[in-house]
Amino acid sequence: MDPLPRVHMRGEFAGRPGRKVRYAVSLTEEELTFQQLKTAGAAARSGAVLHLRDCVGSRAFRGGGGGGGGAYFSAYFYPRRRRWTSPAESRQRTEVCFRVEPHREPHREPHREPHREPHREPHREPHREPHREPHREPHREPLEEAERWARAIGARSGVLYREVGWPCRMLLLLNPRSGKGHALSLFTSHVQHMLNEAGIRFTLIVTKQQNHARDLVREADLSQWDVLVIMSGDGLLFEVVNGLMEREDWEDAIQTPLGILPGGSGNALAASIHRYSGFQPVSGEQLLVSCSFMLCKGVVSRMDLTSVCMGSSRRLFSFLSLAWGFVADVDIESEKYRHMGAARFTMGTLVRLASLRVYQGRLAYLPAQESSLSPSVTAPPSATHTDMSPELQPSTLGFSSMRHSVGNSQSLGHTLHDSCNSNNSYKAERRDTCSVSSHGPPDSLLVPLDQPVPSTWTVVQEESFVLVLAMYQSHLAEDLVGAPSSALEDGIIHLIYVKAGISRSALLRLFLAMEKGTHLATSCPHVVYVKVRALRLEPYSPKGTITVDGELVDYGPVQAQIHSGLARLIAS
Ligand SMILES: Nc1ncnc2c1ncn2[C@@H]1O[C@H](COP(=O)(O)OP(=O)(O)OP(=O)(O)O)[C@@H](O)[C@H]1O
Repeated sequence: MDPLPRVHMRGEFAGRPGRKVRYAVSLTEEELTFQQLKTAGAAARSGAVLHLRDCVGSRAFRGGGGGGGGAYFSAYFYPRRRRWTSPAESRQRTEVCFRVEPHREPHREPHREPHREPHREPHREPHREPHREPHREPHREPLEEAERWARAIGARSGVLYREVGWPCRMLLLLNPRSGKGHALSLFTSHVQHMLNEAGIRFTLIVTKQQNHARDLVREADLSQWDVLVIMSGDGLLFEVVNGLMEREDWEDAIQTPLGILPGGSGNALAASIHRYSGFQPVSGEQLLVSCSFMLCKGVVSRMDLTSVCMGSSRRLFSFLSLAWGFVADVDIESEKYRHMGAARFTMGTLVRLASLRVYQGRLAYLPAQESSLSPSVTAPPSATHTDMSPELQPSTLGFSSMRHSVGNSQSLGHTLHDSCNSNNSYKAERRDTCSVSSHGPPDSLLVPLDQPVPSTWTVVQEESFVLVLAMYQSHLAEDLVGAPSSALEDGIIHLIYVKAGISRSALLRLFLAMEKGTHLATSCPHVVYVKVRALRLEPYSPKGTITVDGELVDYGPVQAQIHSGLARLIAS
């Protein structure tokens, strides 16, 4: 049996102002417990056990004018609870506040174990301390005593800004146009008070236009900030990562811990870090509260970045995904449904399914080492482990010689040549416009795009695809788990491609299964999943859509290599 937790502090306090109820309060290393004291005529006696790991902060303050010289201490908890509206647990705010009265002889009552919240911890024997004479605390002024409690709670609440530095100086960049355009009001209603409760000071900058954040972090004196936080979709973080990597001092700059608060419609990284924290999936405001909570705790982890090199010799850094074909088209074309929030991807998927296309091109990759492959990895049956044949080498590819798909009887009739004719405005206009990044670690696994891939690479035999998707985090969007086995820093590109010939219904089933991340277990013969460290994609068409982290980039040959743990992110 576990030893009984040691009670560090114990006291009797009044509750909120204006209420006569008194509580026995005790603090162990892991829990704050309170139990209403019995009073004449009182029927129910409330109380609870709150886990300090769910606490973001605690503070003490003097009582108001009518307080009779007392002081208060409050503590702010965000335990996970199930709402009647949702089957999943989500973090919900609970504030406890106790009044330390001017000294008087305490009312004595044996400590009784209060009602414990039933759903969180395995059953434990009630905490019964052996009888001992109560330890008499020295007499303190109310404010002094309230501060002592607030400090003790704070010290045990696992706020881990140690690595970052405390007090933490946070720069928060918010894109007011992200998602449905409500990011600022979401920040005010859900995030701001939590940061205050955690004692985190922040400077908020609302971005004015595309590349505002990128220019700002590229030029800024970063020594003023301990953390750079983005409240937006994934696009604004893409700007910030690339702004940092464009600096002369990129090596230090990219060590600045980053934070992500979901304010967009995709929010794939936010959903990924929520998944890595091991909790049931949540979305929308519940995901925002979960990520805000992580931000308050300040646990810094390493995150992979992928360097993406384009034919134009531009190099970008990506933290999420590289997409071509169906997924990239849906991402860009669904911009016109932005008012629908996260549902825009569902809408976009249905529309694109109705006019499904086949995309022609060449795909090659460097498999991750056998030792790091999990048994679930599909060995692509039609991939060859060889150099590209000379006539297919990139330098000899005539990109205007686009090949049209034939496919099987169920296959999809359209080819890529009209795939860039989307009439969406916002995202299509904001094609990435950065300058070439000559900084960053060398891409030791890549050879120039005009040379054949090395002999250790695998060249995929198929040249007709419905989609090619390279992911380095688990989520493609809040509710799409594209790479369920991915981790923040696994040094792996999770490459998924779907070959031409898949039926519309099979593709729809694939996306439906992606909501739970079970799509790779569906054993659809058209779907290939392989873990790689680098890849090259050469579309045959002159026009089309490639997205990096959901952002439109120049179309054409592209190759990418993972750099394990290059960036740092607040996530637990
Ligand atoms: N004030 C602004 N007005 C217009 N565009 C902006 C502004 N601030 C940033 N941006 C642009 O918006 C892009 C960010 O969009 P972001 O991806 O973060 O949101 P989203 O598209 O709603 O979310 P998601 O990518 O998750 O769907 C950035 O790349 C930036 O170029």
